[in-house]
Amino acid sequence: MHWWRIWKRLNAITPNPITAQINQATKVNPMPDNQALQTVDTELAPLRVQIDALDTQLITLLNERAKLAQAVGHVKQKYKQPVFRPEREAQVLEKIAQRNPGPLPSHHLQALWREVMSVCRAMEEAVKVAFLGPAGTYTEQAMAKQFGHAIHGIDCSTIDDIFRTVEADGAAFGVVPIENSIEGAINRTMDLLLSTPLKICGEVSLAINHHLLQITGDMSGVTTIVAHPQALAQCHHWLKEHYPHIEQKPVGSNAQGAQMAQNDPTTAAIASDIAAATYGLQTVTAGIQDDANNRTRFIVIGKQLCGTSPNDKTSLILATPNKAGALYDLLEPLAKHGVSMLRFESRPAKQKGWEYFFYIDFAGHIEQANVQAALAQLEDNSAFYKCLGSYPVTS
Ligand SMILES: C=C(O[C@@H]1C=C(C(=O)O)C=C[C@H]1O)C(=O)O
Repeated sequence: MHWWRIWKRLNAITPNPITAQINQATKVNPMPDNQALQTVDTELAPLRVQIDALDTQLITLLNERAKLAQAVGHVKQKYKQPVFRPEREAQVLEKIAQRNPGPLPSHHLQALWREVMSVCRAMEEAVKVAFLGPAGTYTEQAMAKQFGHAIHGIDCSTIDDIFRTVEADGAAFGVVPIENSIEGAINRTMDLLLSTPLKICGEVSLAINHHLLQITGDMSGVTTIVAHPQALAQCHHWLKEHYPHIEQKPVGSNAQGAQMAQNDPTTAAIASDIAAATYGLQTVTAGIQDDANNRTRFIVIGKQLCGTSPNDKTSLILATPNKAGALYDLLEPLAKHGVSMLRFESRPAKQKGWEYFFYIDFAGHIEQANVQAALAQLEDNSAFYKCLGSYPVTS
C-alpha cells in the first residue's frame, strides 16, 4: 500500500485540522491517486511537447547568441578593449523591457538576461570581481545582480582589501556598499573613494532583509548576537525590544557572523536567507530590520571608463574655498547648465578641522556637452575637484 493511502486512511479516522485547513484553502486534492495523475499527465502531454520544442529553439538561439559574443570577444581582444561593457549591458536590459509583450514581468526577464549576458561574457573571459566575503554576504548578492553568476568572484575580508585588490589588478572590478536607506553613507567607502585612482563604473540597488539566525533556531542558550555594525544598527529597535539583555558584537561581515553561529550554539547571527542556507542556520525570526523598505546601494569600481547608456549619472567629490557663499557658487553651474542633482553628502576633511568634502551625484554623462560645460565651471569654483566617473543608473 502506498504511504499516501495509509495517510488518507488515518485522516479519515482522525481528520487532521491542519491538512483540512490547507485543503479547504487551496481546493487541491493533496493525495491524487494514480488515475488522477495519469489524467493530468495526458492533458499536459501536448503542452509539454510544445515546451520541449520551444526549449530546443531557445537552446539553438542562445548558442547563436554565445557565438556572436565570442566574435565580439575576438574584436575586443584585437584592439585590447575590456570584455565587460556596463553601458552596453544597460542598453540590452532597457531594450528587453521595451520589447517585452508579457506576460513575463520585465524585471524577471531582465534577471534572466543578466545571466544570459553573464554566460555570453564568460565565452570571452570570466570577469574577475572582488567582493566583501565570505560567501553569503549582501555584497556577493549585489555582485551577482550586476554581473550574473558566470564570473570569477574573489572574496576579500574588508572594503579596503577590495579597493587594494582592484588597484593592484587582482580583479578587474570590485563591488562595495556606498549607502543604506536607513543608516546613510558607508563612511569607509566614501573615504576610500577620495584617494583611490579607481573609477565608479556601475551601481546596484538591493533590498536588504535581515533575519535572526541560530544553528537549531533556539535562542534559549544564546549569549551573543553577531553581525556587521550596519546590520546591528538597522535592527537596533527590534533587538532592543526582543533581546535587550543579549550582548551585541560587531563583526567584519554578516556572513562572517553566520559562519561563527554555525560553529557555536551560544552565538546567533543577523544575516540574509542566502547566508542561512550557506551556513545551515535556522531562522529564529525573519525580516527583523527596523524599516521594511531597507535597501543598500552598491557601486562597482574599476579602472575602466564607462561609455554612455540610455540613463547615466556622474559622481564627483568637491571642496569649497573657505569663503562666504562658497557652496552656493560651487553648485550654481549645475542649475545654469540644466543638470539635476541626485545626491549630496558631506564628509569631514580629516586633516583640517571643520572643513568638508562634498560628494555629489547628478544626472547625465561626462560626454554630454551640458555636463562638460557645468563640470568645467565647477572645477574652476572648487578648492578640490575629483570626478569619480559616469555610469548607468539602475533601480
Ligand atoms: C557582447 C558584448 O560583450 C559583453 C556581453 C554582452 C551581452 O552578452 O549582451 C554585452 C556587453 C558586454 O559586457 C558586447 O560588448 O556587445
